[in-house]
Amino acid sequence: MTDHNKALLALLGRAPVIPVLTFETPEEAIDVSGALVAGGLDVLEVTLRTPRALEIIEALAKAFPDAWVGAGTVLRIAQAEAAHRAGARFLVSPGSTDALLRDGANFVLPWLHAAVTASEVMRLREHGRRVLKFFPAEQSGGVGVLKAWAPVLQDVTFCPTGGIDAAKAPAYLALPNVGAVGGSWVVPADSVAKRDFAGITELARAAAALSAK
Ligand SMILES: O=C(O)C(=O)C[C@H](O)[C@H](O)COP(=O)(O)O
Repeated sequence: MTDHNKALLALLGRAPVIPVLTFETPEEAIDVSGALVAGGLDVLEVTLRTPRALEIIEALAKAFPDAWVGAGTVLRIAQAEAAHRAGARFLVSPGSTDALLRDGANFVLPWLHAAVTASEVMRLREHGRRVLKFFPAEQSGGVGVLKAWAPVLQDVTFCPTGGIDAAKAPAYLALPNVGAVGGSWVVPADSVAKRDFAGITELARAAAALSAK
């Protein structure tokens, strides 16, 4: 197993849930991330979907040096390079392309690519990727698909993301081929609007305590 696969397994092993975060300002990002870390979730996927996302990753990496701050929604190699410069420790993409796999083959950071079909998993596997995101999980068949893959794609571990919440997560976490799940539910928009960071810590604490049920 390559070092990057090992690093991704370690990442998924830190907590059962990876919060998928979309922030507008560094101040908001630091308040919310502080609440998440206080609740026991310290792998933070910051999506590159807002204008200040790179600046936000840089601020979070400095503010929470013991946390694992990564970049999500990576669509182009230039974004991966910029995220690395900003201090991201891992990358997440909603899929994969020939160009990203070619240009990112020896990329310095562990990179979680997503797949939703057996063929996509097999293709990524041929590129040495044994730890993958399953996105969008609920919309693509959810737990049933991962159950069907477990005996045939035995050496691949998944991080299902997309449409998962606290009620749905345990069924995923019970699967042998799931390391952790990703989701935005731990940071509800109204909690951020109301600056209810204690509420976010409570959701994070409940997510960190989730296990197979
Ligand atoms: O940005 C990316 O790279 C993504 O793949 C998208 C995220 O995984 C989803 O936004 C998860 O969001 P929820 O479904 O609300 O939990």
